[in-house]
Amino acid sequence: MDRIEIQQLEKSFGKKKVLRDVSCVIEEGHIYGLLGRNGAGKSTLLNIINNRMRAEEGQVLYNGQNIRENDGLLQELFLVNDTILFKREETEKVASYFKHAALFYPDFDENLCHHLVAAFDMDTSLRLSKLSTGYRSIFNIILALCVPARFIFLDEPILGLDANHRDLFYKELVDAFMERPRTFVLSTHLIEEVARLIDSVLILDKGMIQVADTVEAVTEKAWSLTGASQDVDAYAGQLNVIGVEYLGNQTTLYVYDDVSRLPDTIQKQKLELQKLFIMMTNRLEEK
Ligand SMILES: Nc1ncnc2c1ncn2[C@@H]1O[C@H](COP(=O)(O)OP(=O)(O)OP(=O)(O)O)[C@@H](O)[C@H]1O
Repeated sequence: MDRIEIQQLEKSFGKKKVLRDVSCVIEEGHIYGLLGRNGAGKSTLLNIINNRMRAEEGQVLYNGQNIRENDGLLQELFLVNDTILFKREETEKVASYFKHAALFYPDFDENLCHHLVAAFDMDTSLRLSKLSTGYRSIFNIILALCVPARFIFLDEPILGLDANHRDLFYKELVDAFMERPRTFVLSTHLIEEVARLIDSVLILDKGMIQVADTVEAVTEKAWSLTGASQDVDAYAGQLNVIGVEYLGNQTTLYVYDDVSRLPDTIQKQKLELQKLFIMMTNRLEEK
């Protein structure tokens, strides 16, 4: 099974340290959500993985081989973001860009491309520079779904998309994934919507990967515990508490931990991924 191993990446811009000791593994056949607040370093990380930016320390391995030392490996990776195009390509028409992409990538999925152009009602006679923000995102999405790479990275793919187009994107992404399983990594801070798509999650905060696991495993450990304050306090002990709220003499603890053997006096409820993310990134900000 193909995999990308990210090992101890460090990256600074001037005096600002953006990534500090970032390590994680991205495996074939999953849809990942790369979650992080504004400025957390998501784009920086994606650029480094895709060899568009250098890290000061650390390395990215594709099946054990360093991506920087093997240009050929890069054809298995594809990153779409708002700087995907060269200046001269901006004047090209959408239709001709797709035609060139099909020439460049012999296995570019032209049938899917036609289908997506029609489904998103995209005017391919427009020059790329004339696309609206939403259609710019749609253009990126179409490329991402049609290229033959095995690891596809989409940086903020739903930027500017209206609700109907977002829904269509989610459906088409899942269809494309079912048709040809590969790996998608979607970076976003809009978690609620992608939560129903992704099966794995990477949370980047304070320059480090704080959570890397399947959504199932993550939500198994994400709980709110509510009860009388003295009961909750007595139980909290060694738990990994990520947030707390008080209402009268009731306390609600938000925890990321195993909460077996809970006393009857405390009610537990599963946390949505979004709430977990908010609690976790708030907590880390306070530190
Ligand atoms: N080329 C650059 N020069 C200087 N600083 C940069 C550069 N690129 C990114 N940064 C800084 O690095 C930090 C991380 O930026 P990055 O774009 O990677 O975050 P992000 O998680 O993608 O954010 P957002 O969700 O807001 O797009 C920010 O503080 C940003 O200002």
